[in-house]
Amino acid sequence: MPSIRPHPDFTSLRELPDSYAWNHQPDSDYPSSADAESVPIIDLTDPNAVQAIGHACKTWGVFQVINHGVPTHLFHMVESTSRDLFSLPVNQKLKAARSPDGVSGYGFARISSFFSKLMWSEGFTIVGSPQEHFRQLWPHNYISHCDVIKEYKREMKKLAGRLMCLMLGSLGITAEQDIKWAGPKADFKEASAAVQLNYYPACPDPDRAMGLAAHTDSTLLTVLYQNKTSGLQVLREGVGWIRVPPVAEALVINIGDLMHILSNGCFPSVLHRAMVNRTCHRLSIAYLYGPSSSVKISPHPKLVGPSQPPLYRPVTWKEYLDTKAKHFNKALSWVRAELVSL
Ligand SMILES: C=C1C[C@]23C[C@H]1CC[C@H]2[C@@]12CCC[C@@](C)(C(=O)O1)[C@H]2[C@@H]3C(=O)O
Ligand SMILES: O=C(O)CCC(=O)C(=O)O
Ligand SMILES: [Fe+2]
Repeated sequence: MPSIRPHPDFTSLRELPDSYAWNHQPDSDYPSSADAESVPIIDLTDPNAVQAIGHACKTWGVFQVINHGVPTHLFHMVESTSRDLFSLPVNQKLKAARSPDGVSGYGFARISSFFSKLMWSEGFTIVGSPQEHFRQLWPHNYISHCDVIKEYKREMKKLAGRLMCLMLGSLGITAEQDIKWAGPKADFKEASAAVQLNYYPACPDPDRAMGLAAHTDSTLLTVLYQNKTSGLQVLREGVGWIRVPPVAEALVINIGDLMHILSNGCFPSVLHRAMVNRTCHRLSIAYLYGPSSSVKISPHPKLVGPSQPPLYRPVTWKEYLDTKAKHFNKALSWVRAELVSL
């Protein structure tokens, strides 16, 4: 039976091993003009938030939100749980390792299998309750960590539902009337989500390393909290990689592939990646938000007409994740190509 390759202890490495050296050239990846443009920051209490969000989703696929109403102490708590987790000894963390065919648990990012080089990061994926894994990690005080995640999920779910209404609203779609699976209160109560804790240790050779390789999220939207260390970049068509700097109290919102499908391509999902830092470690917490398992996502009828044929076939979240696991960054075109070949 093939053994799971244990994750090395990053803190002991003084040089970048060849297995972590990517052949990217940071300078050409980083046109200096790129910083002339920056990802929009939107105040959710602004009466014009709907228009601003619509514009950001069409032209950027990513924006930051402030005044989102999520209590600050929750970020401190989830950050502290993440720190406690990633600072455990490797052998302890491996007790909660993600199994080869599983989704939840500790390990490399799922997309690692598509690359020959290793990423300079560790991740912990939570789908459903983290209790079983947390009990392995902290036999005596797992309950408080579980409570933090539960509370975080509850707040994120509320925010994600609000963002769905705002995004769809900007396209003339009313969640109450036009989206059955939004539920009677249009609060997307049945939606589901995964929480991904990401840790990027300080790296002896950051220019040659990669924290998390370029990808789009297989979600409707992703809410990302990042600590004070920068590293997130998004690809801007015709411009290059743009940094998404940490802004105090702000959350980064990404458009995912399922929103790309639902909006029939009006809101393109955004390619993003995480770079690493020589002196500071970095933490990020992604709330990956999608529909409940029974829902098929397809281009919304209001966005489809004689001059705008549906570009994608209907898919459930699970079907899409399976397609992603096989075809990675070509998954969207795969869902599209299948329609064309019908
Ligand atoms: C619900 C999801 C979404 C997943 C798969 C599954 C659980 C873990 C998510 C992530 C989190 C890290 C980046 C990503 C690309 C990865 O490798 O694992 C994401 C992936 C996706 O968005 O496709
Ligand atoms: O760490 C980051 O900034 C990006 C994380 C991310 O893209 C993800 O978890 O999907
Ligand atoms: Fe992502």
